[in-house]
Amino acid sequence: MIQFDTVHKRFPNGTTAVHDLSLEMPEGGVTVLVGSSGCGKTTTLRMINRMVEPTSGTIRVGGKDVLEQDAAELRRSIGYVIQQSGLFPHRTVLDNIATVPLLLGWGRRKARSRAAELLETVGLNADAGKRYPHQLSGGQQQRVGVARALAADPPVLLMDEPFGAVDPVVRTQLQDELLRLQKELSKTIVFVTHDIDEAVRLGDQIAVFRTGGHLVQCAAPAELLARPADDFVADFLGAERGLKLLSLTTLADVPQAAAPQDGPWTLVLDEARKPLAWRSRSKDAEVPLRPLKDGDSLLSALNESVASPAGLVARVDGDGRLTGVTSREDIHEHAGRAHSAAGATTGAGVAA
Ligand SMILES: Nc1ncnc2c1ncn2[C@@H]1O[C@H](COP(=O)(O)OP(=O)(O)OP(=O)(O)O)[C@@H](O)[C@H]1O
Repeated sequence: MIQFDTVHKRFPNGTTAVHDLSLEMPEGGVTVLVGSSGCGKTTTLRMINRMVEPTSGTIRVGGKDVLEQDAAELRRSIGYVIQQSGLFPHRTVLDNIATVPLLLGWGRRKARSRAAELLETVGLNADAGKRYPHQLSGGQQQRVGVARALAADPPVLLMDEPFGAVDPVVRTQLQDELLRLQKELSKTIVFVTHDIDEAVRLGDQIAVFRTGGHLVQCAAPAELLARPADDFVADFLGAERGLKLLSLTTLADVPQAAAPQDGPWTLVLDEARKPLAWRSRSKDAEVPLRPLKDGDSLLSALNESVASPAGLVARVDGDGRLTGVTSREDIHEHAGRAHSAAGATTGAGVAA
């Protein structure tokens, strides 16, 4: 959907922000750009909608060279979300969301009804539409920013640190929301972040840049974590990259056994067979637990198994009812396998 072909950007002051970048961003996928401060991520993003013009090279969106399109028209056809939401302070939330449809000449009624629909899509109630941006929390403002970018249903969404200014809990909620929306909408998303965990969570592919605007590696998260191209990428991913890889693998394939009926620790269940705690044989200790579903990650399972006095994790179905238990050893073994599998993946992951 978006192709960079040897794109170079040198600002008039002599700074090279992007160095001969060749990169493909597939249709319906999320490409995350990461790297240290000043490595050219924002410049790369802004060249897609011509807020910055490349010095040389070609950028195509949907097969068309962006430089051959009218800049204003191009910008209206691409959603753009930035940190601090960038909302107009003197317009209501609903009017903010309706901005692009109005520019496209939709007519006030249709634009506002589309805006109201989008408020709901991003998880806000109708009342929020009547307020002004400063009357919303930071997280709510970011949701409005996303709604505004989606208003004209553009195929491409550019997101520059959209969740950078909110606390970690709200950030996780906004990420969940984006993943849910993306399942429905399948936009081609280019997402800039400093946060490698966010990149691993959201990206179908992650492009790692280093200073001077050099792309070092572009690969799917699992491949990047298992096989960083060089020390720079490895350092950037951090010492826990092995554990991060486990956050990408689910518990579904790890076997379960029947819960122990006797032994030093047994499970306490409620009347609906939902596990509540581990109880010691002498019944003088109960340790709370977090039951896990098949869709939970191996990282959560490893975490829970370390905390479990029985060395077992309780597994439940979609309704939270006990289905069995899994041992710490089985989780370890599958964690090892997840590593070898990701490490063995071959593919054109390395650039430059
Ligand atoms: N208009 C400009 N004129 C001159 N230099 C610029 C301009 N915009 C950006 N730069 C420089 O280009 C380089 C890349 O900037 P860019 O904003 O793309 O980096 P970034 O990776 O997004 O950084 P950050 O993570 O800090 O936002 C930096 O050295 C920056 O100072």
